[in-house]
Amino acid sequence: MVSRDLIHEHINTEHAVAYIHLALNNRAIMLKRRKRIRPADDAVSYILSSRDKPLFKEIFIDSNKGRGVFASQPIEQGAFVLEYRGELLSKEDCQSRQYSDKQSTFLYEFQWQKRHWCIDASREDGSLGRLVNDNHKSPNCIMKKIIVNDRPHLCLFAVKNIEAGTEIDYNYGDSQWPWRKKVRWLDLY
Ligand SMILES: C[S@@+](CC[C@H](N)C(=O)[O-])C[C@H]1O[C@@H](n2cnc3c(N)ncnc32)[C@H](O)[C@@H]1O
Repeated sequence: MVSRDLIHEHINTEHAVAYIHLALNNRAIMLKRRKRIRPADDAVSYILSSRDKPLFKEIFIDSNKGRGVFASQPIEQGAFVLEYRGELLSKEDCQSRQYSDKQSTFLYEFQWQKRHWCIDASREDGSLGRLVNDNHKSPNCIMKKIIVNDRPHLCLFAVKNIEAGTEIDYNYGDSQWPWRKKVRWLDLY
């Protein structure tokens, strides 16, 4: 016959095991939550370190489009993607410089504190943000201003879930970009 003490001990052991399971589960959930850093904070940490997120790679596409940036892992909607790094210039300073047509596609103009500014990313500095191509129809990223230490920085954030292997793109804005006008011969017949 099984003694009452033995039954109680068994029940207590089962409770203890269930309790430990619950505690471990809660800890795992908390760690997961703690790991999910806010996209804006993620952007700030990459801005401060002047590094690119290691989830993207540069690939040469073709002689027309040149290089592009591709996701090497899935990216969640809303996530910080890359900073568009370059030199911060006032509009006046930017206008006083000489740029070739090609170089001027690396200038990103924006407003901040009621003034016009520009990020000049024309220098080949090895950063990836400057290599992200234009898509005005269905871009997967959007450019946002992030202020760090009283200076504006331009950062790309995902506007949809992005699968690994997908090219990163954003809308360069309303301008007469020559590649948008290209006529495909197939369309004419
Ligand atoms: C800011 S750069 C982007 C990086 C560039 N692809 C490179 O290899 O240096 C802008 C240039 O990329 C090319 N580009 C960007 N978006 C494009 C698109 N949707 N179609 C074709 N060319 C594009 C144009 O040649 C443009 O001058």
